[in-house]
Amino acid sequence: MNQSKEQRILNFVLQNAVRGDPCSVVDTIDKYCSQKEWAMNVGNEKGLILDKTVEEANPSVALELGTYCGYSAVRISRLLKAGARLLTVEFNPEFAAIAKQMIEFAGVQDKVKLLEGPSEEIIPQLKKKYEVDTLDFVFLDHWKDRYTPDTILLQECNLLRKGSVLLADNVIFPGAPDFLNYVRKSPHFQCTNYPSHLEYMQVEDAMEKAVFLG
Ligand SMILES: O=C(NCCCCCn1ccc2cnccc21)c1cc(-c2ccc(F)cc2)cc(O)c1O
Ligand SMILES: [Mg+2]
Repeated sequence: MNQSKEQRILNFVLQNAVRGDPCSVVDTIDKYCSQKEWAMNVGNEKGLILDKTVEEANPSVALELGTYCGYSAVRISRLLKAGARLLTVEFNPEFAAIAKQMIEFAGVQDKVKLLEGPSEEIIPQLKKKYEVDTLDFVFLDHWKDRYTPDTILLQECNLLRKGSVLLADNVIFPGAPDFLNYVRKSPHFQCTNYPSHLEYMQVEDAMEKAVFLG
């Protein structure tokens, strides 16, 4: 049974990165996906925007929607303070299995909890089942047509507080036009756009930061 692309990415990391070193895992994935096979990791250019946003937010509790191979989960969790945690949601069981191994190889497993299932099911469970009070930071990188309904769901579930930071990938390509419309028109969000490029390509993309105002 021939391997999936995601399995090839993991194998390349296991053979070329340094176990327990999150930066080497991130750099090794970028090396593979820029030189051998494109994959939908946030990448290094948008990754630097993600880093700065996470550092500024300095979250105690962070949520990621769209784990994929674990690239951004490793990238985010390497910046978390002692005791802080990242909950990351993946819908696809094959991807979740790859991400679990990636996260463990990077040595960040104590900071990361990988939740399998659709965001619309998981978000309403965060308070009771996963003991979340409010979320300090949310990285949206899953189905682009779920960004808006899930942003609304997060509010309905009282998971956002004054100052909660949402950061959305791909608002230009593949695009999340309804999300941009929603947060930019809403009096409850203060928005900032960060022009960039699609990971590993010269295609225009951007990230949008939306800070919840309460
Ligand atoms: O589709 C993208 N990501 C989402 C993948 C599927 C998410 C499924 N999923 C995960 C958790 C979860 C929870 N609930 C429900 C569903 C859930 C994506 C695509 C591109 C891209 C693709 C082709 C191309 F030609 C150019 C660009 C680039 C990106 O950066 C992307 O992020
Ligand atoms: Mg993305």
